[in-house]
Amino acid sequence: MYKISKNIFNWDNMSIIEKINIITSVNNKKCEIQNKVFKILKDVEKHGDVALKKYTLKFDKIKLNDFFVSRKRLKKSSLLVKNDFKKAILMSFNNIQKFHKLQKIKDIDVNISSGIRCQRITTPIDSIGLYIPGGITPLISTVLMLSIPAKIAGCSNIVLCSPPPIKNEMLYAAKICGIKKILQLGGAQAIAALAFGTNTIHKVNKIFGPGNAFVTEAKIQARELVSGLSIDMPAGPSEVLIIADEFSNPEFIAADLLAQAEHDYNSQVMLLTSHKNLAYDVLFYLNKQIKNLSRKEYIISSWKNSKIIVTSSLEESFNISNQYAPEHLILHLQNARKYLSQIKNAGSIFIGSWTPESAGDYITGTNHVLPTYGYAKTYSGLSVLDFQKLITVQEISKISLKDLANNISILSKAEGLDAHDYAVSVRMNSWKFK
Ligand SMILES: NC(=O)c1ccc[n+]([C@@H]2O[C@H](COP(=O)([O-])OP(=O)(O)OC[C@H]3O[C@@H](n4cnc5c(N)ncnc54)[C@H](O)[C@@H]3O)[C@@H](O)[C@H]2O)c1
Ligand SMILES: N[C@H](CO)Cc1c[nH]c[nH+]1
Ligand SMILES: [Zn+2]
Repeated sequence: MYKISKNIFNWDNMSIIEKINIITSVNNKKCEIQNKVFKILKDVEKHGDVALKKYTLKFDKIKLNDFFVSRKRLKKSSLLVKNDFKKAILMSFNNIQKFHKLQKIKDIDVNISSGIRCQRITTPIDSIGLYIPGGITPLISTVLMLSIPAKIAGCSNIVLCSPPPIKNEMLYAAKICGIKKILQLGGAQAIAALAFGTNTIHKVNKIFGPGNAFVTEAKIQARELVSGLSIDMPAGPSEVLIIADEFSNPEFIAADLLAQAEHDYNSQVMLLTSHKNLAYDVLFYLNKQIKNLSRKEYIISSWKNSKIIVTSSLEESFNISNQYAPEHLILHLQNARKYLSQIKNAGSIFIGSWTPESAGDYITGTNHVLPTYGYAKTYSGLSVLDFQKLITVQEISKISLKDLANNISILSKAEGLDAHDYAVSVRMNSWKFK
């Protein structure tokens, strides 16, 4: 019997520590995960392909001969997936592409003053790794979320990886995105392979993609261990926070909470409402709906990290939400759009009762790779810009350097950097005597 326990709390009655634990996403298992991941990273750095095979056998129960999916298998995937799946993927592809193409930013080219030209040009990041989660279930849609912006940005050297066995549907999604290199690797060992490289796998410059607590920790540690390596963001176990009023539908709210709770043992779902009756109605529907769902263990485990919080006002709900900075924020509010300006921190916002979070996961066009663990305070969801670098350019004419020379000299002397001063004066002197 799977029962959703009564995790209903009154914000005013919670202790300061309880409040801090909520808004700072405290994770009690962090140290254990950190140590485990560090060992895996170091083992792959030292033993390369041998370690990758060992961990794949250990965690995915698969004895790998080749790390890469063959071209033949990738090509064949088109024949092995259903037509309705192809149609659904196509709609998702088109919507994501439409939204992401608009994210391309314009270069800048300006004459700051006569003879002084400044530019900002955009260049794709070369050599990237895309991680697609696949431990609990293969997240086929994540292939589109990562590959489409990468292609729009112009990245050329792309390797995608996911835990084996990789389903035909995932290969098909990769194929329609134009991805050719696919690695059958998952978990921290996959991140290690992308970060350090091995005899058969090239190291990359930036690693993208969501994953469970092990994958996310591996990305964070790899960034520290390998100089020049970047990651997109910490995008760990799924989260949702819902703010609801007395006009909202408790059945819809329960369904939205369960949709994120089913992702992982470590997912976290929260409901904030100033209406106590609504909290109990939602609890009723949670228990009703879980009976018909297949991933009950994940939901029950996630529910231990989750809460329904009764606040004293809508304003207080927004205040808590902004401090918590959820990956997904759903506003089950009447005239929900009018509250948009109150939101300071969230990965992605879902407005009104007819915008289920699952729609954003698959098909609205926005990206579902989003910061978790409170990182929505400083990180944005994935966009085309994450796959590019912005490089500035400047060019000064001979005559215009003269206009700048004196001020450069004053500023460099103020910093005690006479070589900087000389790099200008040497030019001025050569110019004077010609
Ligand atoms: N934040 C986001 O944008 C976002 C988007 C999509 C999915 N997600 C999250 O991605 C995650 C997917 O998780 P998943 O597990 O299905 O797939 P995953 O691919 O992230 O992880 C699976 C791998 O984890 C490793 N692993 C599992 N247990 C381990 C252990 N005890 N020790 C060491 N390694 C271990 C294994 O190597 C396994 O192959 C979920 O948490 C989901 O919520 C987040
Ligand atoms: N909700 C997930 C992000 O937290 C993304 C996803 C993919 N498939 C289903 N859902
Ligand atoms: Zn989801």
